[in-house]
Amino acid sequence: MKLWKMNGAGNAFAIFDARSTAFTPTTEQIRKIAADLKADQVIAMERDATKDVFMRIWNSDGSEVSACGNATRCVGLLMLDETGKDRVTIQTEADMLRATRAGEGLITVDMGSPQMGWEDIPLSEKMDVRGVDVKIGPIDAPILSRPAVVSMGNPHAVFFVKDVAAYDIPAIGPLVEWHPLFPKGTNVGFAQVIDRETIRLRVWERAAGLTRACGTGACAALVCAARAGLTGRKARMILDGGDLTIDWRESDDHVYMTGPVELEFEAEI
Ligand SMILES: N[C@@H](CCC[C@H](N)C(=O)O)C(=O)O
Repeated sequence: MKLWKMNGAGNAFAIFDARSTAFTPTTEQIRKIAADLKADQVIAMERDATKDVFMRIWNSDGSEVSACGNATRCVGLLMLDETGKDRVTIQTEADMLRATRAGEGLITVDMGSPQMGWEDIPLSEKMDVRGVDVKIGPIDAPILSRPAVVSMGNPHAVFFVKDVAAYDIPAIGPLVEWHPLFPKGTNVGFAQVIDRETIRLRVWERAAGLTRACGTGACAALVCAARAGLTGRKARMILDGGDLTIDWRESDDHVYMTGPVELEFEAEI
C-alpha cells in the first residue's frame, strides 16, 4: 500500500492509498500511526463510484470525522497529479468537494456552504449562533467573549480576541472542546482581526489538539468574521504553519480555500 506524508500549511497528514488494498485500522493503530508519523490526521483514499476519490479521515486520537480542509487540498494535489485533470472531485462523509490548482504548490478547494443552524453545528440547545453562551471556569487570561459557531462539515466555535498571544490555548481549548453545549465536541478557534482582509488565527482541533493550521477552522473563522461585519468575505488567514486565503463567495455561498501543500515523503508499506 502506498503512503504519503504530506502537510497543508503545516497541518500534518499520513495518507494511505486504500483504493486497491483494504485499510481498516483499529483506534489503537490510528493513534500509533499518528504518533509515529507525527500526523494530526490519518487519511484513507478509497474508491468512489462517481467521484474521483472518497476520503476517510481520522483524528490523531483515533476518532473518525467527516471533514478536513487541509487534507482535502493534499488529496486534491495527489489526484490532480494522478489523473491529469484540471479539477478533481473528492467525496467525504460531509460533502462532495472540488480541488483545482492555484499556482506553484497551491491548491484551492471548494468547501461548499457553511451550515449556520444551531442543530447543524450541533448545539445541545437552541441559541443565537453569532455568540453562544459557554461558561468556562476562571482562566488566567483576558475575558473571552461569546464564541460564534458554524459548521463546515464539522463543528467550530470561534472566539474573537484582541491578541491571540495572550491566551494559553492548550489550557483553554479542551474546556470548550467538550463543553456540554457541544454534544459532538467542537474545534475551537482564537481569531484576531488585524484588518478587514487579514485575520491571525490559532485553532485547538477537536481530538487532535493545537495544530499548525486548520483548514475548516480558517473557513469557519472567516465566515463568522464576515457574518459579524468584522471583515469582508475574503481574507488572508495567518496560521502558525502558513497562510490560507479564504473566499466566501456571494455568487454561490460556497467557501473557497487556497493554500500551500507539501509532500514530505512517500513510501510503500
Ligand atoms: N485539520 C482539519 C480538521 C480535522 C478534523 C477536526 N479535528 C474535527 O474533529 O472536526 C482541517 O484542516 O480542517
